[in-house]
Amino acid sequence: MNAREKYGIPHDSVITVAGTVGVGKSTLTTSLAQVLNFRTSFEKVEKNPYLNSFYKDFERWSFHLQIYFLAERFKEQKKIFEYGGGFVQDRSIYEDTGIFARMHYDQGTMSPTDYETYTNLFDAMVMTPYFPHPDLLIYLEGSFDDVIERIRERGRPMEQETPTAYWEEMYNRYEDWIDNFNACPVLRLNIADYDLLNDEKSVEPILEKIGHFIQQARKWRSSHLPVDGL
Ligand SMILES: Nc1ncnc2c1ncn2[C@@H]1O[C@H](COP(=O)(O)OP(=O)(O)O)[C@@H](O)[C@H]1O
Ligand SMILES: Nc1ncnc2c1ncn2[C@H]1C[C@H](O)[C@@H](COP(=O)(O)O)O1
Repeated sequence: MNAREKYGIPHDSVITVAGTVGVGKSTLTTSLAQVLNFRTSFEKVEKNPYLNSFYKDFERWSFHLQIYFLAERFKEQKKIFEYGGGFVQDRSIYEDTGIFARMHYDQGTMSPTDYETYTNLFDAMVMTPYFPHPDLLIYLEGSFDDVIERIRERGRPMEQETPTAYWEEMYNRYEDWIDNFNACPVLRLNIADYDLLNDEKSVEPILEKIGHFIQQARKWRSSHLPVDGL
């Protein structure tokens, strides 16, 4: 029996991993996809044509970058749908609007008109009954010091040159955002409770939780679906 079957995780599940920059989303995405034999959907940071410029001048590039991310994530969503699930996704589409766009608008680095245009587009594309939401959003949390240490260790120059206050603001926003998030079921994981880099086996308790959450959520959904003809 493979790990997916062992933990009762349906073959068509869509799992998205959320959390602040550097917390460990890509690392978890890679491990989960490997043990579940799922496909991955990654943010392609190196190929992003706006990200470097954005970090140098938020005001000039924030709208362009958000439109770019929205298009990229929507294309990924379409791909996931076309394959019929079986994916682990690095970062959810909900964080683009709920964290990034909102933060830049609030801080004055995205104009009110740009923000309104962006959120109108986002709502029309995403917050509709036609948009398939993931089975589960895994939210990664940890101490701010650990997150900063991981950003430092990873060493992307554009992130190193960004003031710590930016990451602190984002970190605090994530905590509020997740408390109010309800687009799909949420599993919270503390990064202090597992170590995928040094202990392969620490993925097992995570798989067990994922199986449990997805089964519960699917049971709930099937008992609340409208019955044909009523
Ligand atoms: N358990 C861990 N202990 C220490 N460092 C870790 C651990 N998991 C991931 N990292 C490191 O933290 C950095 C950020 O992780 P990453 O998965 O790229 O985060 P994200 O995708 O959330 O930005 C990477 O350098 C990664 O190797
Ligand atoms: N929607 C976004 N707006 C601004 N910046 C974003 C957005 N989504 C991702 N980013 C940035 C943050 C990081 O520098 C890279 C990749 O994120 P990571 O959390 O390391 O996967 O892109």
